[in-house]
Amino acid sequence: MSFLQPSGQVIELGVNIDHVATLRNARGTAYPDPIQAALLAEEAGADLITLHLREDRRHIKDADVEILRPQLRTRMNLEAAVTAEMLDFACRIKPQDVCLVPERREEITTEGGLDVVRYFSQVKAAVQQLQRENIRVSLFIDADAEQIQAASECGAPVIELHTGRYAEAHAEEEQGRELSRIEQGAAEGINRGLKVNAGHGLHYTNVQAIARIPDIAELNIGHAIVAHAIFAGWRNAVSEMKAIMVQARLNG
Ligand SMILES: CC(=O)[C@@H](O)[C@H](O)COP(=O)(O)O
Ligand SMILES: NCC(=O)COP(=O)(O)O
Repeated sequence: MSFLQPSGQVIELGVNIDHVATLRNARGTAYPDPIQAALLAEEAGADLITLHLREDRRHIKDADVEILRPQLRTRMNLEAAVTAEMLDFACRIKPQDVCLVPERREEITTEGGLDVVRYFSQVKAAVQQLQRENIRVSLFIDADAEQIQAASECGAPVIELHTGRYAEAHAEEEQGRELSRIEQGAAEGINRGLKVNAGHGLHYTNVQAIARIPDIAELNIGHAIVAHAIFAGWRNAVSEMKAIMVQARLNG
C-alpha cells in the first residue's frame, strides 16, 4: 500500500530480508524463514521485498528467491552483482526489479556504489540483457554526478543512491554534507528522468531526513528492521518504519 503524499511523490518501503536469512543460516535450521518474513512484511506495509543473492550465498540462497518469487503480492527487487551467473539467474527468475550492486567476497556489507563510469560497457550490456526479459533495472550508485550521468546513459531507468556514508557519518557536519550530496544526487536523477531510490544503513532515527527528500520514491531498508524486530516483533518493526517514513514525507 503506497501513501500518496502532498508532494504527489509516493514514498515506498522496500524491506530487505537478507538478515533474516543470516540468522537462519547461523544454525543451518529452516527458521526463521525469510519467505515467511517477506509475506508478513507485505501484510505490515512493505511495498516491495528486496533480497541480495550474493556470490558467496552468505544469507539469501537461490531457493529463497525461487520460492518467494511466485508468492509475493507486491514486487521483488533482486540485488545482484554484474556477473554472468547472477544475470542468467535473474533472467530465469524474472523479478519485477533487479538492482545491480558491486560485490567483494571479503566485504562485510556493500561498501560503495557500482562504478558505472569505469565499467560502463559491462553495465550497459547487463541492463540490456535484463531489459530483454522485461525486468526493470536499478543501479546502486554513490550520489555522484558522473555516476548518475553514466547510469542514465547506459539505459537504466532507476538508480538507488547509496546512503551508507550518510548513515555512518558521526559528526553532524559530515552527516549534513552527505545529506546534501544525496539531495543533489536525487535532483540530478530526476532531471535525467530517472526513478530515484535510496538505501543502506538507514534506521529508525536517521531515515527521516532521507524520507523527506521529495525526489526519492523508495527506500530499501533491511538490517535495522531485522534488528528492531528482535525487540518489537517483525510486523511492528516493518509498520513502524513505514509510518516514520510517511510521517517524515508528510511533514516535509
Ligand atoms: C546493496 C545494499 O546496500 C544492501 O542490500 C546490502 O548489500 C545488504 O546486504 P549485505 O548486508 O549482505 O551487504
Ligand atoms: N540497498 C539497501 C538495502 O537493500 C538494505 O540495506 P541495509 O538496510 O541492510 O543496510
